[in-house]
Amino acid sequence: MIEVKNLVKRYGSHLAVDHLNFTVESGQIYGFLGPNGAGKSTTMNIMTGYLGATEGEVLINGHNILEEPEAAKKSIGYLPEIPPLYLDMTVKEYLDFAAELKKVKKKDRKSEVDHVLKLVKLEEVEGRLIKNLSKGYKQRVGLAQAVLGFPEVIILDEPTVGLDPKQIIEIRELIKELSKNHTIILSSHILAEVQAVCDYVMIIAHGKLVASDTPENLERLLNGSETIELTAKAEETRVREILSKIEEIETVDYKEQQDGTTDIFIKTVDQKDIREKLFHTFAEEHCALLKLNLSRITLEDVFLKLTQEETGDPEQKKSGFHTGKFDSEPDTESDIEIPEEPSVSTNEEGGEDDESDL
Ligand SMILES: Nc1ncnc2c1ncn2[C@@H]1O[C@H](COP(=O)(O)OP(=O)(O)OP(=O)(O)O)[C@@H](O)[C@H]1O
Repeated sequence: MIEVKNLVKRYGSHLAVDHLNFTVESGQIYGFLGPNGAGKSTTMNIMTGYLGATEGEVLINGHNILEEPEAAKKSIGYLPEIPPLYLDMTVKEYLDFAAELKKVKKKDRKSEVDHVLKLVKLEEVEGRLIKNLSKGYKQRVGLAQAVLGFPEVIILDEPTVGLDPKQIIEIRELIKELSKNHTIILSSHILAEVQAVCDYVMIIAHGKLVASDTPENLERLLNGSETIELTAKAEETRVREILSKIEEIETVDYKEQQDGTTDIFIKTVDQKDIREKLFHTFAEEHCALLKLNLSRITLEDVFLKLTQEETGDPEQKKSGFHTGKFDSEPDTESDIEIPEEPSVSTNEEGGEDDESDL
């Protein structure tokens, strides 16, 4: 359905997209995940024909987005990071106008706009000026514009950025609803968002695709992803003696603590769960275990590992990562929020204006 082939984008000497290749098949929600400055918006802007590529091509249902833009764009609806809204229009006026620009047939326009207003739950504000709407509702208007014409694919650049937790949940629900009839590609720098919404994740860092798979498979990506973590009330030499009795251990790391305890990290042959055996062995040796648990690598770990490697871009170094709770995310344990930088124009110097191309 969408083929991205060997895509390269240079801004002067800066390589923003570095030989990207991927294919999008119909009927799934794809998540484009990466830190600020990774190249997500640039890639999306190229895929939707907003921006030209330095090298490579994008085919939408076999149509090259630059050579046959009209045929290619028929299959895509796009919500850019900053929705191209006309603030002095009412919601309905704007959607009528967007339908016209998208060449929806005159006789179908009214019914289509009404349908989209209902789908995106905007009916009660259809007569309001866009400038008087909350950010969440403005985002819905942007989404409605992307859905107009009922394209096969809807591309959403950071659709929940800047929304409050309730609005985030509503937009996510809307995206899931839309995915029943459309293929969705969304970008996000928030891992939990991608995990909550997407069937397939593409992790992008420094303009390169560093991994792509289902969220579950990505978690299994790194070999030996399960570790048994123990804390024993004994010094390292004593712990080594005890563990020498257990054959299933493949590797073990020790961290002796000042209070006389030792933290132990065990990987076993074939990921065997030997917690029970460890418990009995330490008990027989009269050595108390203060902790014993199985630790699985999370998608968060995979994301951090993949995106922090090979950092060459000062902008990405500057933006940094931090894990922990994202303020506006109410219900997730493993969010990664990378602070936003001042917004960067994704247009080339002298390139098209956002609003000229709904
Ligand atoms: N018009 C431009 N001129 C020069 N450099 C640009 C331009 N647009 C983007 N860049 C640079 O290209 C890189 C990729 O930017 P891009 O906006 O695609 O990243 P992103 O992953 O979408 O990040 P964000 O989430 O911050 O939008 C960044 O280093 C950015 O500063």
